[in-house]
Amino acid sequence: MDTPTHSTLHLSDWQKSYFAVTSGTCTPRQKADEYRAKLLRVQYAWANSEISQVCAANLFKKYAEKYSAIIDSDNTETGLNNYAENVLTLAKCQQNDSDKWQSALTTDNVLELKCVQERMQAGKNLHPAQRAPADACVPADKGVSASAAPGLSKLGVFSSAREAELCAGSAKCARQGLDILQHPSSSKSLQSSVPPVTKTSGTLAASSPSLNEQVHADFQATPLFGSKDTASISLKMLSNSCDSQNLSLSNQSVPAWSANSGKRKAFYSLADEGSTVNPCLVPCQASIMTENSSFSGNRSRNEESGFPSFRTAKEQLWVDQKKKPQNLPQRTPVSSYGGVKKSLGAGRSRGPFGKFVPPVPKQDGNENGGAQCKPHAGGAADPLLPVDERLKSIEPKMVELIMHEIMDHGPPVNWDDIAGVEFAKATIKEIVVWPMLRPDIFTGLRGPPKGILLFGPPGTGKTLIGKCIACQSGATFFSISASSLTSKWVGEGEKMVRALFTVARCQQPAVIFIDEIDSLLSQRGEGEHESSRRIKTEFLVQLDGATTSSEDRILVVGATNRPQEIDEAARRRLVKRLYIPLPEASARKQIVTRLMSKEHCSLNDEEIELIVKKSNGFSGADMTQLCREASLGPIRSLQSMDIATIMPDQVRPIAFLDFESAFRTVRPSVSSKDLELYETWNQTFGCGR
Ligand SMILES: Nc1ncnc2c1ncn2[C@@H]1O[C@H](COP(=O)(O)OP(=O)(O)OP(=O)(O)O)[C@@H](O)[C@H]1O
Repeated sequence: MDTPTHSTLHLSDWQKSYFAVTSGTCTPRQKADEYRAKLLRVQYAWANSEISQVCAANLFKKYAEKYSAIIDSDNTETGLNNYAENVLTLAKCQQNDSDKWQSALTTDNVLELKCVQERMQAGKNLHPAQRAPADACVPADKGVSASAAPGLSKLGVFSSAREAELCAGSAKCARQGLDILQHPSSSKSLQSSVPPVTKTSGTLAASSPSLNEQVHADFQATPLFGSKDTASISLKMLSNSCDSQNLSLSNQSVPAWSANSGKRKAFYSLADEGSTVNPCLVPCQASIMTENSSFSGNRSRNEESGFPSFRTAKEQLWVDQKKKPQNLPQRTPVSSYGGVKKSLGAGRSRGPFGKFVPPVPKQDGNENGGAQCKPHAGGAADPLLPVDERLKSIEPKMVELIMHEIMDHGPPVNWDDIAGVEFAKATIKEIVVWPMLRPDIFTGLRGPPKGILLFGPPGTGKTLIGKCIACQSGATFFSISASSLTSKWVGEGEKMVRALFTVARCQQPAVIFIDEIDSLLSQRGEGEHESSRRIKTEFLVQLDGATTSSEDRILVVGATNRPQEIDEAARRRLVKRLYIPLPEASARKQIVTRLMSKEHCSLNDEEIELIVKKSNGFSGADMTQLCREASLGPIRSLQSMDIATIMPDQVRPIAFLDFESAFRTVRPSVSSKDLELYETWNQTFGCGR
């Protein structure tokens, strides 16, 4: 296969075989091109929600391994310097996703690389016509590539004079950019010597004054991680200055470099912001992406704006993101548990993070989707996307863990699903749900508590209540067991606590349900482990933070079967302590009736009363287990029949005798001694009547 040249005909041929490069017969440069194209495809697919973040990370990893020779190569033809933008992105991803692979490149050392400097020097010496294109600057709909702009419009390569102008400007400003870069021939000087941008005339202005303004405006619209004064020089500029990929830098196009813009900051723009683009650059990227037709939608957007450049999906998301107000408390619909789809970061309905919405079926016909769960914080782990300011200090992996493992994705729960506990339900509605729904009315003294404690025997519906609160107040439900915090993330527990509260703050209103909270907030003892102490301290700090910030709508619901073990300081912070006792007769009846109403059952009222009577001392969970056991009775009685061939209507209804047998195996799980303990603690610290 020929090495690509800058001849349009050759380029056309070359592009045809561009994605068919498979064997060792292709040149290193072609391999490098393929590598780059793959990375771009993955990036775009990721940005467009076509693949998940995990999938993207895996693909990055795969390609990194496959093309490691290219990634770490010093070869001026194929090495890093052509592809550093993606390689650095990759390096960052890999640091997060794999301990095994590590690129020798970092954002700090790349400018010092001899090859980069050599290429910069080489680029200066080369005439543009000598430079071979790697990225083809091409109008998206033509499917052909061009390297140097002047003259190509005559060949019909550009679809419009304006595009030709743009590329002409590109080529020219590439040369100018080179001069900037190489004077005084040190990469370091670059970071401090580039003057602030002005919207004055220059090369671009010469070709199209209005265009120049647009270019400038576009720069303003895509700051780097919100830092508007940071220069948006693409690393392409470095590599392409000698590669003539028609990617360019003009001094008019460079936003002001603050004197203290450090190398790292500059490299954020280089490594991360390939999409923070000098519009001169974008058509060149488009050439690759338009081979992948799924990205063609971006064109129309640019056409609408009257500017024939290409804005990547990621850029568009970024711009959309910046337009929206951030960190504002967000009202969510009533009774929307299981029906709200939010994205990380308050105030966003569909930001960059919204792309990772898991495919949960709609359950209520609500267009918001079928689950309370939010998309995971892909954005937080995505070095290319803006993240909620508050999440920047949190490890992306932790955010991901929280979104995946802690955020509850279960079905909605209504108050009617919880039998009995009328007092607790009424109290919770009054002090928690209503204030969360109407923060405008429940202000000052009426403001909701930030922490409540549900205590009582196991299996009485504490978790159900937690879910129901989240559901009824339209809040995000985070559910975590304290013991998993202390054991699962050994040494990371306090970080997890911090991350949990931070994510919850981004997802307000939020309910953080902590089961077995006693193991997190147990009283200090002699043998208390250092890590447990740190977790507890962090939790209290966070709880105080949630308490003191009046704007935060985060409710911590702790649940415990051992309230007596809770530390005094923690107890004080969980201001409402509600006893969730064993279900009374009426509640047990409600549970049986409700469960049996969904089954083929022949129980009459007297039989139900009998079951209720016999189940005295059963918890809600015990009652559920009793009904499950009884429901197996009709199947067991099918002895002689073949279960594989039987028709559903041949299974007899559940009868009282099935309950009688079930009572022989299901026993109450709570002892009367334990009950006494709860009663006593309730009288001392509980908020019941
Ligand atoms: N009051 C109730 N009404 C209806 N079902 C209940 C009730 N209490 C418990 N259940 C049933 O028992 C199951 C377990 O309840 P849940 O997990 O809420 O109890 P819990 O008090 O949180 O238990 P634990 O203290 O062991 O965590 C529920 O899924 C539900 O099927």
